[in-house]
Amino acid sequence: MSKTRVPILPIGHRVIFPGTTVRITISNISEFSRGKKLTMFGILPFKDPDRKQFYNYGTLVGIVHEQPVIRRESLITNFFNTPVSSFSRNDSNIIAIGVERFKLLSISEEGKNLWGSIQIEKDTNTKVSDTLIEDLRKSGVHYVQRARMAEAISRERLQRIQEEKDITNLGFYIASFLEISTPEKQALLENFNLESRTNQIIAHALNTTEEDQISEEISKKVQKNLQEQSKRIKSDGVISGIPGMSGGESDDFITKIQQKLDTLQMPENSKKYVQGELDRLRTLRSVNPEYNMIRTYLETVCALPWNTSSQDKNDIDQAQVQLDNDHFGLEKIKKRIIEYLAVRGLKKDMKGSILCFTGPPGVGKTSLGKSIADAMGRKFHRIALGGVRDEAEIRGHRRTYIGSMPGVFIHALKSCGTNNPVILLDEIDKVGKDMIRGDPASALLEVLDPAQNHTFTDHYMSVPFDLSNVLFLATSNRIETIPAPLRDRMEVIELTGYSTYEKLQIAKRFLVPKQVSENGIKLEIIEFTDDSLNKIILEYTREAGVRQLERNIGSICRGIAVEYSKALKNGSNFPQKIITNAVVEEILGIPIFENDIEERLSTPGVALGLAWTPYGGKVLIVETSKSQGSGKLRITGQLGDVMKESVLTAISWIKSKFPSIANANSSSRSDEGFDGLDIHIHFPAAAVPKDGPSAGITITTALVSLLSGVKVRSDTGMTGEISLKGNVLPIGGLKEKVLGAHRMGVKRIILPERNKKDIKDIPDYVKKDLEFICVRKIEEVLREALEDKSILGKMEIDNPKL
Ligand SMILES: Nc1ncnc2c1ncn2[C@@H]1O[C@H](COP(=O)(O)OP(=O)(O)OP(=O)(O)O)[C@@H](O)[C@H]1O
Repeated sequence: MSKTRVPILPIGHRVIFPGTTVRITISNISEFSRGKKLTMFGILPFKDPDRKQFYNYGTLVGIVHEQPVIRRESLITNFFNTPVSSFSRNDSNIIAIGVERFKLLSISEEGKNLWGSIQIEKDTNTKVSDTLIEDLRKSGVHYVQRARMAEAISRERLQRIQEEKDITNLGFYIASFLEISTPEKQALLENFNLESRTNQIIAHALNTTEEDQISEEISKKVQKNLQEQSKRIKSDGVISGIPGMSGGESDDFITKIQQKLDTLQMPENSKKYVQGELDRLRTLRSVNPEYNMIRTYLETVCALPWNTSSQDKNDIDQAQVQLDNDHFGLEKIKKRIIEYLAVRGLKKDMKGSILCFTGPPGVGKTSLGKSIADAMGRKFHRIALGGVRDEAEIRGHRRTYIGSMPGVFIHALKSCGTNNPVILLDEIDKVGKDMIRGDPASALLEVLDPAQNHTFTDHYMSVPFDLSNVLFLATSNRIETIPAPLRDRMEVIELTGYSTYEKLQIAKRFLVPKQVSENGIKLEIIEFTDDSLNKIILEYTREAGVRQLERNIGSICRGIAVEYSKALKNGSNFPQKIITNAVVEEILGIPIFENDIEERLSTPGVALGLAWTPYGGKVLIVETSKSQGSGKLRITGQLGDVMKESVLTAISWIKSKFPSIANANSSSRSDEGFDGLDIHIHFPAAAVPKDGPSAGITITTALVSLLSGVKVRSDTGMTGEISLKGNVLPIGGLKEKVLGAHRMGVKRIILPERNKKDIKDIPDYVKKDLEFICVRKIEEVLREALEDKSILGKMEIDNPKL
């Protein structure tokens, strides 16, 4: 690594990362640089400013702009006496960019300044998996969307996060605005393992919550402007190579834009408008703030694919092969996609229907979109709509705003470089609405409406762009929260979660080969047994999709990659590594989840329900307890009103059917609960709000079990609404619920008779493991669920003819 001597500028409470911009005032700059032209210097954060202790690692920065500080007072006193050129130029405002990290070898005081002997340090590894890059990007977006900051800053950060291709730059960029302590930032700077640093940044981005700091926002705004300024300087070529050399403005840009504009095939009216802007630029001097605005605008116009499109493949067999190559199972969904592509191929002007893949995270919604684009031979672009609350993010900002930018669609077209890409509107159900910042959903509606989108006019662009060649797809976790007018535009295709069997197949055929190659090893040196994959699926993940599973497989591959590279280094033989259960535990640590249903259902008063969540089906354990008391009822676990009413209905039904229990202690009567007993009903995972009527029969079963002392069978899950008269009413989301229960090893499912028709939607390999019991009355539920059926007779129950 190269060594050199540079002036050192100590700073407190700030860490400058490579690739990020900093503005600093340096006093007495000529002394600082020992009279030479200053181009680079080192910035070293203080560990302890009082004791003048520094960290051992700092950042080498290059100067991109330097301006003398001219004070107002000196102007006034000097105005009549001295020419401006003789003002003191010793203090300078500097804009600098972090170039590399360095290790401080030694430091010495020279006059009033510090000089250091430094050694440039680089990352020890430079390759990480695509998944990690994607996770970093997502965590950055998550952070920016949740943190409070000025809108323009947030937009710029989101754009940079989406655009930055280099993982090192992306990581440092995100790290630079995280609200974490200086030692934490310094630890990131000093971490030369790219993968571990990236993981740390992700962890900080997902954990930190920003405080509302209005003054901070202002300073951030200033910093943003500086960044833009320095970017501008670099991209103009005014300053090139080693920063610090200044140049003049040139007409080159105007000439180039004029040439480009002459060749652009855009509508005549639009061309006239853009030409007007270019003519206006000619009349402006570069110091005029409008100059930069118009210049950026013209660059954007010229970068758009006005007449560039990719050639569609239109080969249905090829499309089927592509979908099969990329995804296991999902037969119905692939069939629907093929139909869709076939019709599109035949009917060129087919407009209107937009496919929306709905389902839990990690089930392949985004990757289906990518496969469709590949099958059609089109470019693919994903627009993350999660948390978009501002209409301007869709339609762009008018150019009168400082920091204005085009909306996400213009940005997408610019980065694809073709006017017919596949654009995936990710998480369309998370689009927000805001009284002040408008309604992004209605702006989206315009984009998706074939009658309007051929003249889509972004506020920033001011001229229409034809979006009718774009193929729009959408994804969502749930359909209910998609604004109704948008939902009407789309054809919803539901993806439910995967069963353990499907996950195993996906892991074997797709995730293992993908992770093995992403981590630089070969399939010949690693083999996952089915047992070990099942262990990861059951004990390290609890998800409907396969994202966490993929991550865990990736971690194991990385563990083996380390062993493999050590063997390579030592020149020793590396026999194929079989990933057994023991290896899984060695690398992933002790299992995170254990299936404790049997243990939890080993006492009376506990029953197993099935729940639907946007993230897939889950089991829901209902726990009840009783104590001598005055008939009080306590319900905990964040229940909604409907679920609370289910509890009351269950109690009323039990009271009417089992008077002997209801009147156990006639000295104290209770309207809500049972006489003489205090009842507590608890729904674990207490932090998660729950609602809906489908836990009705589970609550009733748990209560009857509690009161009778008879346990509920631990292999039986149930779902169904209960009426006051003991009828079992139908519920929704049966398929997801059954898949969730199957994942947890449930063997018998009690469901409403009127949901019998939905059983056919459940995949065969799940059905073959399960017994379905369809019921009309709650008495049937109790007979099937309780371990000792004879108790029902003893409890004076009506015995309906079943
Ligand atoms: N059926 C499948 N066959 C092969 N791989 C799959 C399948 N389903 C999902 N995957 C893989 O799982 C990973 C996660 O999928 P993807 O990102 O498409 O999920 P998603 O449904 O879009 O999730 P989110 O809602 O969080 O965006 C990808 O690597 C994808 O290729």
